Amino acid sequence: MTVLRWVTAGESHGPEITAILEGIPAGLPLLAADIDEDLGRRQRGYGRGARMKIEQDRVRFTAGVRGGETLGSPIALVIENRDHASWTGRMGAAPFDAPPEPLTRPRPGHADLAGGLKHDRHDLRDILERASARETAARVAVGGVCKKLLGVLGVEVFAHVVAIGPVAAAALAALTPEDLRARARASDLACADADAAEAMRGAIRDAAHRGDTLGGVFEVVATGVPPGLGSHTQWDRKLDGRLAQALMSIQAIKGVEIGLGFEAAQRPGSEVHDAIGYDAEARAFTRPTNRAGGTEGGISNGMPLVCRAAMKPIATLKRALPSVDVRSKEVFDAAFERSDVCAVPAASVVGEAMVAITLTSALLEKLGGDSLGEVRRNLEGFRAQLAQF
Ligand SMILES: Cc1cc2nc3c(=O)[nH]c(=O)nc-3n(C[C@H](O)[C@H](O)[C@H](O)COP(=O)(O)O)c2cc1C
Ligand SMILES: C=C(O[C@@H]1CC(C(=O)O)=C[C@@H](OP(=O)(O)O)[C@H]1O)C(=O)O
Repeated sequence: MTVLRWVTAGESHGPEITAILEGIPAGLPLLAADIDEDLGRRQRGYGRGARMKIEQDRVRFTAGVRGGETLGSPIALVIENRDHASWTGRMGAAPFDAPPEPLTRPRPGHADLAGGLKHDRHDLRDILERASARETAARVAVGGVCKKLLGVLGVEVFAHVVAIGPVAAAALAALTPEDLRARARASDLACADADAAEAMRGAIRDAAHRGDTLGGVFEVVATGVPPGLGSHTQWDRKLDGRLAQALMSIQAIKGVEIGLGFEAAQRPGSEVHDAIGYDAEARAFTRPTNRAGGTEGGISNGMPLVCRAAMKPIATLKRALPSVDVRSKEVFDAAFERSDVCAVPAASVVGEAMVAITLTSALLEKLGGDSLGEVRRNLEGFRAQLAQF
């Protein structure tokens, strides 16, 4: 069984963000440009703050890629933090060349206080730097490699915004893969329908004027997913559980749904489950509806995978909430750090990456293979088996 493993490292204002990805087969064509498009998408979106004007995220492969192809060895991906140039005094390896100003007033909704208590750090910057969603640049880079492999195998993953605060986009169930592709490529809330997008921008503008922030919901759809990924046999191998963990692990995500999600709890069974049919010509089982969102019993069922994630409003508020200084224990307003007002479009690109990584992991477990040719042959063999079922 091929095992996909990956980790990220790096502080938000340190010199670089790094990821190491192991388990990608040899022979996959891979260029930095394949990844950079998604890195750019993650940086855009109405509501992002000043930091995104400083950064110009580009990936550099420092291992595992040669002559535009993967080697089958661990792939190391590095993204520079341009903002580090203004932070060297505060972020250099100890001893600092300038004494750092400690951050001692934890911001509610961030890891500041919980992380300070856990690691016994009174300068909460020691926590904030790693908790920051700057880390999601590395996830998108890893996801970009996975999307490249999935693409070669006929699987496409798209994300789009479906709600900002109370403003929701129109029903999306009927979208074609072409619509989804166009929406996912759109850099901004154009990924929602035009009227909704304008209302969403207005809601973000209003929140910014009030010194407030907004969250929202995005949806990730994967097409071309073969049946049989994940497993019903063990709790930690269930595809729906793995997708939920992957999406929930994104900074500020507080809810995940697959298919009808929470709505399923309100409907009778006859309006939730998807009837089974058979197309003799295509030699494939069919489903007239996809309320399950592409998984049953923890296994992909061949229908498009549909996941949604709810993002809480950005925690750093201009009109800060009360907090307590961790040194003096006096009550103050929480510290304000330069911040986004709304980052749901950016988070949707991260969601796309996390779903792509999860699907790649499950696909390689199912198929095995140390070279792209071997993975392809194994997929063709499995598809032939399905046609004979
Ligand atoms: C793409 C993206 C950008 C974010 N930008 C900010 C930001 O500028 N300011 C902020 O306070 N939180 C931001 N967040 C959210 C925080 O990182 C997150 O709320 C915090 O790490 C606490 O994690 P938790 O909400 O999952 O508990 C962002 C999240 C994402 C996914
Ligand atoms: C740097 C990114 O997002 C950051 C995520 C973030 C947070 O608290 O999560 C806070 C902000 O950082 P800064 O204080 O440097 O402006 C965002 O800009 C990024 O997405 O690349």
